[in-house]
Amino acid sequence: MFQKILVANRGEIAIRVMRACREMDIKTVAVYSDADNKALFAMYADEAAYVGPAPASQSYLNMEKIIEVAKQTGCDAVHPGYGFLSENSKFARRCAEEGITFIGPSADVIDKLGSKIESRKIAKAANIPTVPGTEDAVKDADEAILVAKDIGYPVLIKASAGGGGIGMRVVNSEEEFKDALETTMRLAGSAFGDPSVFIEKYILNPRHIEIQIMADKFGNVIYLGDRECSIQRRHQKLIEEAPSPIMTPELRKEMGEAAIRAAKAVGYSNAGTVEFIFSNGKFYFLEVNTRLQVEHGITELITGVDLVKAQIRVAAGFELGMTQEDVSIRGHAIECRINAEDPLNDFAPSPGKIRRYRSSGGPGIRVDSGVHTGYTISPYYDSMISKLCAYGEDRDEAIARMKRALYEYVVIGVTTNIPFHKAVMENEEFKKGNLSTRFIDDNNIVPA
Ligand SMILES: Nc1ncc2cc(-c3cccc4ccccc34)c(N3CC[C@@H](N)C3)nc2n1
Ligand SMILES: [Ca+2]
Repeated sequence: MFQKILVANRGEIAIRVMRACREMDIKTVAVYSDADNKALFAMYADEAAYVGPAPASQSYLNMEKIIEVAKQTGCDAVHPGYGFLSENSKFARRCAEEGITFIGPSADVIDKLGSKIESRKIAKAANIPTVPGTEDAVKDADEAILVAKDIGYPVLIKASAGGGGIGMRVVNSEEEFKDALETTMRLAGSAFGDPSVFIEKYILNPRHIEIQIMADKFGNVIYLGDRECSIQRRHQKLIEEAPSPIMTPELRKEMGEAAIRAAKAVGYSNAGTVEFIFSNGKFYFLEVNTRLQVEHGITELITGVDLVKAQIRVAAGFELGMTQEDVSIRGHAIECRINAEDPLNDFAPSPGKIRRYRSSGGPGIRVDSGVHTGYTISPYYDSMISKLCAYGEDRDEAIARMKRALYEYVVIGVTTNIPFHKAVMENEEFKKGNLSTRFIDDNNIVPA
């Protein structure tokens, strides 16, 4: 087992990883930038090292500096968290070269699944339902127009190296196609350094459902239930829940086993999430996220599995230690992302100093946060204050607890989206579980 782990991240996820390490008697090293030199997370570690100026490119994305700190402090492994270097195969390779274990899948697997075109091929070969579309990257507009005609408009042009909705363009008719293709290829080239794009039929207002997987280095893979992530705005998730309100044991088994097939096909190890869209009773493969996700906590709440400890164990070469039969789902969990943003001003970020802070608590409430009274939300990073999770025996109890927790939450000094979350918890469609990726557009949510 590792003796010391460098946590290559900041804020709530850095604290989350340090907590798991503390419980496993593993020492931790925090890395921090100028903007974080008084931040809470650094105090949860056994050691802390300065890695550079506030801009992420000069600190949390500074691979060589982070690897240098790992070596200087004698770390056996690095946990990347989410965002930053968590899906950067070059970083994973550099760690391996230095004999430092990257807590995540191998660099090759990150590369393979980082290509949506490659991922679709893997999914198809593994008998996973994929959205009708092109096999390979689009070579020229004419060929693409034929495919689009065949699958029927509207279609989506997607950047193969894209993620989180960036480099995705809806095309409603043949006339728009050519310049939509050029624009998307140009954007993909400049944003991801890879202009390859492919086409898919655009599935209108689907649900966004994902499956959590965990795999060891011996080919054992299990799925740990599902999460519904439909309530999002401009591809930023706001509210997630586990299980999905529409999940049935049969559907969960079908999606879970599909996710396992994809993982086994590429030799996956560690935590991962297989993303699907769901519409008219059918699910379709989208992509695989080769990292631990922000919303992992709601899966932990309904399965009782500590996903970060499992990541560390399998990265250290231990077997999963549990079989699919050992996984059981109990109750319902909801996560609200509490952000320093103003829902009445188009969710514009509202950084600044938190003058008074008191998070919610009590039965069924979990708060993962990196802030405190007197903390200044930095404009350099995301504006997340915390992840507020509510667990209940069933969805109604989870909603009731979330509502209570939202009314208890005290954040004075910055504007937050708490009023938005309160309004959703009281929204009739939400309470009925009638969700889709158009939920916010379709339901005029007036922040309470
Ligand atoms: N063929 C096809 N049809 C509908 C889709 C719907 C989404 C989607 C998923 C989740 C939220 C969305 C919000 C607005 C628009 C689209 C979405 C989607 N995503 C969004 C980002 C990435 N995870 C893939 N791919 C789609 N693909
Ligand atoms: Ca993704």
